[in-house]
Amino acid sequence: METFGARLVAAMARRGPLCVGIDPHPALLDRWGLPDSAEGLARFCDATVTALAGRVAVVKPQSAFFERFGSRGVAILESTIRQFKSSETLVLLDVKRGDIGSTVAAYASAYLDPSSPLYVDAITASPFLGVGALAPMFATAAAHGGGVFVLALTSNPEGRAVQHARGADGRTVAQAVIDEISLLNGGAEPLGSLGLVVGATVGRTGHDLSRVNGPLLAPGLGAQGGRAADLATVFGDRLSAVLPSYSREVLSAGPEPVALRAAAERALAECRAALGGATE
Ligand SMILES: O=C(O)c1cc(=O)[nH]c(=O)n1[C@@H]1O[C@H](COP(=O)(O)O)[C@@H](O)[C@H]1O
Repeated sequence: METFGARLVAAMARRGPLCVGIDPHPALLDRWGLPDSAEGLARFCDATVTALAGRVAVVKPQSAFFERFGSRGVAILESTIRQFKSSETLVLLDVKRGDIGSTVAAYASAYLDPSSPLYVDAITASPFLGVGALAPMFATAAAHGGGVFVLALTSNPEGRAVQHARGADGRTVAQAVIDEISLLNGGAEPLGSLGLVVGATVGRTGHDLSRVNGPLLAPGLGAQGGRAADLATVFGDRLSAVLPSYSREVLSAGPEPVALRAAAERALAECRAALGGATE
């Protein structure tokens, strides 16, 4: 069984280093001339599938924008996931889960077990109940070739107060998360399956990412003010592992699939230039 790390490296080599976030904000539905309803959501997702399936390496649906429509929204999420997966675009579901270990195991079976209707390639996770509490999620991911992206240095300004706080050993909370994930990815080839989330907006923070040996998801590009050119400042010599992620910047080009695709291609070209071909 191929690991998520290996599948991601292959997808990025084939389609380029880009993740497009599927965030159907009410404002975007309106801008696309769609109703703020499950029907509008379904049409929004159809357009993104037509534009992006089989064309980008990774898509990242944001679960909350689907859950707001209850079971109908979740059914649309399931169908959207299936369509992207069958086009060999990897699906990273943004759910930011984290809980006590026994409950984390249930979240893991909801998203990372192939028998689940919401089965995806990878999910986002929050480490603030302790990285160790995520162990059942890491185990399920490993058992089925899935991945987990753990929040480390988030793109929002409020994250700093928690993530830059220092523990008794002098390390920041973020560095402790980075170090624990680095240990778990040790020795994996070509890349570990446990990723970290480091916002493109965080600037030069002095955190050491050199031993992560896993993918580095970089949200915050576009709408939050991050630019592809900032990636070098944030990631230094780890650029080859960076997966840049844009949601509103690309989605606001819709609803025409051709225009959406062109926006994704523009974002990819900027990322390739900024990453210096590091992932090719
Ligand atoms: O885990 C994430 O994806 C994430 C982490 C983070 O630090 N910052 C962040 O913006 N995100 C997500 O990335 C997306 C960013 O959307 P845009 O600002 O529209 O590109 C949203 O779905 C956020 O929830």
